[in-house]
This record gives sequence, structure tokens and C-alpha cells, in this order.
Amino acid sequence: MDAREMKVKAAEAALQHVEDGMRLGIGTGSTAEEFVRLLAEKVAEGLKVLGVPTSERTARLCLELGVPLKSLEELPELDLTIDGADELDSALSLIKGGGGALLREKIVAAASARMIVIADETKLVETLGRFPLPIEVNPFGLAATRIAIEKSAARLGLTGEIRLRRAGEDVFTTDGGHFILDASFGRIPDAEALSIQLHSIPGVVEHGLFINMASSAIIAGPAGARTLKAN
Ligand SMILES: O=C(CO)[C@H](O)[C@H](O)COP(=O)(O)O
Repeated sequence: MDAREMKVKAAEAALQHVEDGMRLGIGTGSTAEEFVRLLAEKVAEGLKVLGVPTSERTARLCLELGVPLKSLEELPELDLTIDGADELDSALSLIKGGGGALLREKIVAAASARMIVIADETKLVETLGRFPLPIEVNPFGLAATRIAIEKSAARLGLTGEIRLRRAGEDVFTTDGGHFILDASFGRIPDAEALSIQLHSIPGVVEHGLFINMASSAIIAGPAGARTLKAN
């Protein structure tokens, strides 16, 4: 089974949790896009759902495929969010933001009664941090914010390169008009402590650590999909 087939397997299993009438948060990334394609087929067969997209990219795909959308302003309380992740551990703490949508993803997940993560088994790690942590920052004071992040991380014994994300020649800009710093701190033994530190920095808009947000994760591997539950 190749990587794409595993993403489809996870998306298929997630679709089983979608019920008629649901208000759905719809994630961003290649795995979430497999989910959107399958959801669109069900919508074409008559399933009634209203989706709230976590990015402009997801919104475009949903509109193209006929998945009905509302904004989070119109639907501020959601039943379920289905989204991918860059990394997850057995407690279902996540690193997200590889696709640059972490802020909207976190706001949408927080507005949802449940969040199901869909991923292939290569994303499962013992300790978060193999994937560089995306940190969304305000463009104003970028250098000062970067230094503040370095100092905060160092207080927790975390060091490593912090790179400004680029899109070709340009600086990558999120849907909210912010920049992303990708922090290669290595393994993060205390993600909660790092989250608190990062939230205390004024220039940090949000970070990609999702702690206590996922209710379950559907992990696909060559043998099929299995579900991990949050403790
Ligand atoms: O957090 C995300 C986007 O901001 C994605 O969920 C994450 O990057 C996983 O993407 P993919 O399914 O393409 O591996």
C-alpha cells in the first residue's frame, strides 16, 4: 500500500463517523483532501452536511467538488472536525501546521465537540519533535519574536534552528496574513510547557502543538486502519 492509499484508508474510516445533519470542521492537507473527495461523493448521493473549512485551499476544493460550506461566523459550534497531522503521539498530542493552516485549524477544532485525526502510521512518534514545530507569528517584530522564541525554548532545554518559511522566492504568508517560523528543536519532552512559553510571547499568534484537542486518531498502515482514543 503506498502513501496515498494509506491516506485514503484513514479518510474512509473517518467518513464512517459523519452523520446526516452534521456541522463539520474540514481540515487542510493531503490527507484531509482525500477525506473531502470521499465526503463529496456522499454529498452527491444525498448526505446533508455543512462544512467549515480550515483554509482557503480546503474551501476551494470543497466548492469545486460540491461540498456545502459555511463560515465559522455562521456556524460557530461544530459537531466534528476531521483533520490531518504532521505528527502525533500515543496521548494524541499533535504537531500541525505543515500546510500552514494551523491557526484556523486550531480555532475550528476548538469549536468542535470532537476532533478526529487522520494520518498514516509514519506520523506516529513516541515523543513529538521529529517534525519541525510551525509557529505562526505576526510579521511586525519578526526578529524580536524569533529571539524571544529562542530564549523561551532554551529555558526548557530546547535549542535548534528556527527558519522563516518561504514559498519559492517569497515569504510564505498564512490565510491570516502572518508568517511561519519552523522550529527544529528536536524531541519535545514537555509539549505543554513549551505551549505555555510560546503563548506568553506577544508576537506569537499560535503554534502547531495541539494538546488535549483530538478525541481520537485513525491511523492507517499496510494492514488497514486502526483507531487510537485519547485517554
Ligand atoms: O496541519 C496541517 C496543515 O496545516 C496538515 O494537517 C498537516 O500538515 C498534514 O498534512 P498531510 O496530510 O498533507 O501530511
